[in-house]
Amino acid sequence: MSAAEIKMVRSTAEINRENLEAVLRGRFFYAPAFDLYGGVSGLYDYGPPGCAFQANVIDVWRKHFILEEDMLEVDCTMLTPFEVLKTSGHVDKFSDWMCRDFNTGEIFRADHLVEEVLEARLKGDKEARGLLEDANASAQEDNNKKKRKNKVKQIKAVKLEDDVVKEYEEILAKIDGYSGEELGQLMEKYNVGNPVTGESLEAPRAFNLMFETAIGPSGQLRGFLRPETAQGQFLNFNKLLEFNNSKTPFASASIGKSFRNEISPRAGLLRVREFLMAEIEHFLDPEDKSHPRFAEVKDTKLSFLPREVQQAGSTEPIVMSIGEAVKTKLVDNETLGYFIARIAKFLLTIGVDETKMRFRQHMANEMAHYAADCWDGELKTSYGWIECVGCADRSAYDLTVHSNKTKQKLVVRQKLDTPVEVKKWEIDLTKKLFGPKFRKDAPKVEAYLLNLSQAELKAKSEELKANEKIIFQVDGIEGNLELDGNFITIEERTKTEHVREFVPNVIEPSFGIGRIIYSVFEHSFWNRPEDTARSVLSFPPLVAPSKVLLVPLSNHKDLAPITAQISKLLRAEKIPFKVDDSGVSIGKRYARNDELGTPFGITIDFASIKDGSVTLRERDSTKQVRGSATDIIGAIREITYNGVSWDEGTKDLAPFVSQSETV
Ligand SMILES: Nc1ncnc2c1ncn2[C@@H]1O[C@H](COP(=O)(O)OP(=O)(O)OP(=O)(O)O)[C@@H](O)[C@H]1O
Repeated sequence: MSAAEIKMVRSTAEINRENLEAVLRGRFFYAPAFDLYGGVSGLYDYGPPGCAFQANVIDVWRKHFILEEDMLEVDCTMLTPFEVLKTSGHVDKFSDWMCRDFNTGEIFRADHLVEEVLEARLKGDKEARGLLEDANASAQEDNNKKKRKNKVKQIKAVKLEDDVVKEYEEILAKIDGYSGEELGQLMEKYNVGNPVTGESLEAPRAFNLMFETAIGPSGQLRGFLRPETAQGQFLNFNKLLEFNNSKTPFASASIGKSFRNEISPRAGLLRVREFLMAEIEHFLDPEDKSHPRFAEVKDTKLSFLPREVQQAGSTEPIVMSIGEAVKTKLVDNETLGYFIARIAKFLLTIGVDETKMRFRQHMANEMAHYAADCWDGELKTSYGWIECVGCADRSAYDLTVHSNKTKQKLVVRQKLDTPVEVKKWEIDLTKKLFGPKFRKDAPKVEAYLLNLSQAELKAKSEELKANEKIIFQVDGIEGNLELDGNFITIEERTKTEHVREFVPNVIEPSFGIGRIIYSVFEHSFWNRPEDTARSVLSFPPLVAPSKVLLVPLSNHKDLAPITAQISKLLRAEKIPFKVDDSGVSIGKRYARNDELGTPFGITIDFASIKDGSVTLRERDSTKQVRGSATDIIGAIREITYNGVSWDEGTKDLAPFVSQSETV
């Protein structure tokens, strides 16, 4: 089969998840953690091929984003104090909706439950409609009237009314955007309860997803395991800006574990409680969201699922270039568009199937209140369309809240070519009166007043005018404080400014590496049509865990020196390989490696002893060529690391009549 034909088989075949999971667990890509103790849901360990695959994906990510865009990588601590996550909004808002079954004690995530139940009903309806058609068609031939009547009655019981089907479809298209109350109403209206017993459940209530802990032995300092890497990047903003010679735009990046206490993690690697994230925070001028390299990606064609389409209850994507999407304002700005296109390129490089990738815009009620626009990179799997990369314009939210809380400026200062006149609120303190009034607290009060924002100064000036005093509170000082016009003056003054000061906005592409990896597993998996028991994982050579299987035809002692010699050559080239000199048939050894996704096999036979030549086998097509070990290794290197095609990379090697692939 040609490469295109194989791709078609992979793209169109319905994935047999059981079969895939048997291969992935059998070859120890990953396994449930602590399984000797019965396991803990949502926690997994990666085995050797899983680790190698993940390391290769991360390596591509680092080159594709950090090196290509000259990003500033940071590695921040995972333990985060309460105060940081309180300020960021996670303590109050980072939750999902859960509902409990009082009788069985089971706990469900409300939106997922509604989704699963409605989907199952729609599936039943679809089957029933098909069966009804068949039953009607065979009605004439069916002599047993009673039997026929019963059959139709049974089918009609699962068939839904047309308008109910429409309502279900509309709800499913908007499922990510409902509040807890709305989910409760849907559950009541459509009678959604425990899917096994049918019993009704308690109303949805918010469950915070962060794992809480105490830092230090006193138990006084509350903390959490971080639910994302982003906060560490925001808190280091000033240092990163200085490192970047005070220039924007620039991006920071971080790769590390995050933790979320998911309500019911049931979709394998797709929803886990500890996972690897790779996140970028691109800091830019809110008044200029253009991107200098946008022209390079503008013709990239992508599938978009805009907000309005979902709102209308449809899941039909629109295909257009990212240039067009930004021009028509479907995507808010160039930088957001640039990253969407780069995300797509990355996903395709590591083996995502283009026909199973789309970008879905968040609906208004799904988006964080501060976000200007947000698109999810979704991949189609046997679990449905799954968000694997979030790409949001987070505006100036995070830097602003941390700055307000800590009273530290998190801003960019830009020298102006021509000075500008600006009106600014300013506060003057009669400092000599502060000491006697506030004693040791005087510096805290002064710092508080000097750090008031423009809006706060304006409000305080109005308060002072109306009441001849201001009342305020300062963190760490008990009770209300009061000051009159003897202590402070607040005025709006006209100033000539030579420097512009602004809080940068942030565009954040956020990757869940485990979800992406699992999706690539599904997109790469197929069975050979000529022998469906043989499974293959067609990873791109660049990310395949091992690149070469080295197989001596038999374990005859004369073949051992050549195996050692080729191993040495491969090691010198830093090409990951494995030797399989087990006595089993060559076909069986290839089959084992097809399941590991190893793209190349080098076979050493008795002719190799005479002339030093070896055979190179390609995993997907099973094509073989023959040449010297050096030429064959050269071809492997070019195909694996330099993006050369098989035909191009092996054009100078002799075709080889295939050895038996029979297992
Ligand atoms: N429980 C999880 N297991 C694995 N990956 C996850 C999990 N939660 C989030 N991710 C990954 O982290 C990325 C960024 O997280 P984000 O907060 O945007 O996800 P989310 O919207 O909370 O996801 P979901 O709605 O599916 O729970 C996601 O695109 C996804 O790839």
